[in-house]
Amino acid sequence: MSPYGRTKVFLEHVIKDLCSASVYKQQEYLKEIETKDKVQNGSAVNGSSVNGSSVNGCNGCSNNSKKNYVWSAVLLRYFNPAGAHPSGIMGEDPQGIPNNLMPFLAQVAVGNLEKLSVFGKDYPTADGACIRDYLHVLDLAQGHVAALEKMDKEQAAGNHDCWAYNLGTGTGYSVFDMIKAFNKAVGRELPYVVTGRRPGDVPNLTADPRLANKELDWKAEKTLDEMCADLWRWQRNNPHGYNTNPTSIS
Ligand SMILES: O=c1ccn([C@@H]2O[C@H](COP(=O)(O)OP(=O)(O)O[C@H]3O[C@H](CO)[C@@H](O)[C@H](O)[C@H]3O)[C@@H](O)[C@H]2O)c(=O)[nH]1
Repeated sequence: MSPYGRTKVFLEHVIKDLCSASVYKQQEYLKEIETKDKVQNGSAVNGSSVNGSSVNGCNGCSNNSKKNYVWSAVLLRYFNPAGAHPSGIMGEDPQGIPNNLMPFLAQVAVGNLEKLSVFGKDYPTADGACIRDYLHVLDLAQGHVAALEKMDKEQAAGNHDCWAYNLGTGTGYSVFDMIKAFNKAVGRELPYVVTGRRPGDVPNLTADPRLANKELDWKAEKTLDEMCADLWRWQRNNPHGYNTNPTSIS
């Protein structure tokens, strides 16, 4: 189901159940934006693709709901969630070959995959690789708590609206930066090969998170090193994700 379809079903259920507030993610449909600058809160989503027009539909849907009901919504634009719980017992468990950079690197590190393919080294960036804004999953979780707290506060004051926030660190790292940082966590150099560009990738997607910093009183706190160390702890302890035999956990 498309993002629009999922939002519509979700809103219908929420309205039916007489709930009046929601927080949900806009994850990475910002990928539809071609930009050299940081992605602003007000940045328009390009509606020319299926994802873009679907997200525009979601926004309209939330805004319309707000007009017709006593309704508030917070739309969270995630940038690139990465890392794992610092305990090493909770993390991402992709089914099949991962599409995303960090889970792929983690699979290479435990020997489940042979090497990383770096998708393109001819982008207009310092080292030629794409730049993304990687955000620790715990910071992302805190962003949700902050959004819920904001809604509680606004609802208590009688304010109903639809707010959107970028959840990112505001700092971009290239694919090579990420390989280097993860190598450091693992303690050795992971193999990679440079291949062609992946269709749909844009050179740089880095958040401008200032509105979330201000209005949600939220800021990403975790460092790149913590993100990589936590991801590696999870993957090393659980080379086969949640199917790992517990006796093998050190
Ligand atoms: O095996 C990989 C995976 C990713 N990358 C690069 O790493 C960066 C980050 O990639 P990823 O973790 O996939 O994040 P996004 O580029 O932000 O990808 C989003 O956008 C993609 C296509 O638009 C979707 O396929 C993904 O699921 C979605 O997370 C990008 O420059 C990719 O080209 C590689 O070089 N090799």
